[in-house]
Amino acid sequence: MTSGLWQGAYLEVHGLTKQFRSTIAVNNLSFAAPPGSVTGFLGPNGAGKTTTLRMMLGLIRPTAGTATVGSVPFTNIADPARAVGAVLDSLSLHPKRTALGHLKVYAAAIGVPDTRAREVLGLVGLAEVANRRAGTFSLGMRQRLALATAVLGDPPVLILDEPANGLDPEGIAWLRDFLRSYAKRGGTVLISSHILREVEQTVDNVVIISRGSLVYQGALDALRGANRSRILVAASSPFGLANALVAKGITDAHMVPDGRLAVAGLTKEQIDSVARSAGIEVFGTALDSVDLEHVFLQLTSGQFAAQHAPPPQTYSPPPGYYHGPTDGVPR
Ligand SMILES: Nc1ncnc2c1ncn2[C@@H]1O[C@H](COP(=O)(O)OP(=O)(O)OP(=O)(O)O)[C@@H](O)[C@H]1O
Repeated sequence: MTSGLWQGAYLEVHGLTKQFRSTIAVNNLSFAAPPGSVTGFLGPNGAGKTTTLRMMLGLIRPTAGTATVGSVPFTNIADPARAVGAVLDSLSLHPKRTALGHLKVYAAAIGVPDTRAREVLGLVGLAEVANRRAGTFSLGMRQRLALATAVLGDPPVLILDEPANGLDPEGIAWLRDFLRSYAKRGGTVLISSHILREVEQTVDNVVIISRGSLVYQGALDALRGANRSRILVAASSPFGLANALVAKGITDAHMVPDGRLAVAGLTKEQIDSVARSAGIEVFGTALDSVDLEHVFLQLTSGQFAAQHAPPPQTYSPPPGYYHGPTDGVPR
């Protein structure tokens, strides 16, 4: 049922805000997920991911702002099951119904033939358990069945809330291949997670939120690049070396607990040269590679709950809003 026109669309969110009584769950959020790629929507528990996805899918009304699929609000899409596949909550399954039976019910509801139900079971690796009752399924199998349900209409856009939840490493690897090939075909994939490491191998772009607000949007590689590795320096006088570096305008140096000085943005040779001219001996250096999970925690540091704040503001789009991944550094 794939046509030559199968192509994802931009998912765009402009100034999206949701206030529940005194809690601002999502605060003036703007981002875009482009077609032909997988975008990771990341943030700690309670950051506002699910609330955002629910607004994007028209399940709850925003306090302010808009969410569109190819410039059209989701609720205005004529045939949504063929345009957007979504998995938000864990799938409610009739425990006595078989996997195939479940899919046939949904296939009938959206007007696709039963043959498609068998096809998607194959796609998600459940063909062998087609006639098993869903009540006997593990969490990972239920996740696969939920995904099969979402792709029944062969939608070019996928929105998945924590799809890796409950999957073992093999399941995560399978999901990665599935989503990457979806994007390679031209689809738009947006997946949420509260663990960057879980989706690091899957996503091209990341949108990171904390307390309902955007803290980073851009290519994952740019995030890595902006948080480049640092060099750990053991020196006769780490404080003296730090001062010598500051005198040269290099402020990205700080002490680590073991007494070494962590310096970013300079080569080993450049550090040696600054140390020499300050009369400081360098005993040794070691490269400390960037740990993306650490970067993620820093960006979202201390965030465990949505903020309590004044009444909702009226949305006005940020100047120069960019329709695609940015190459910016964390703000
Ligand atoms: N219906 C609601 N009524 C009141 N507060 C809500 C409601 N839904 C969500 N919230 C609050 O909004 C904030 C964001 O919740 P949300 O579920 O969107 O976060 P999340 O990033 O998806 O977190 P998790 O990964 O834990 O699901 C939380 O403080 C939550 O308690």
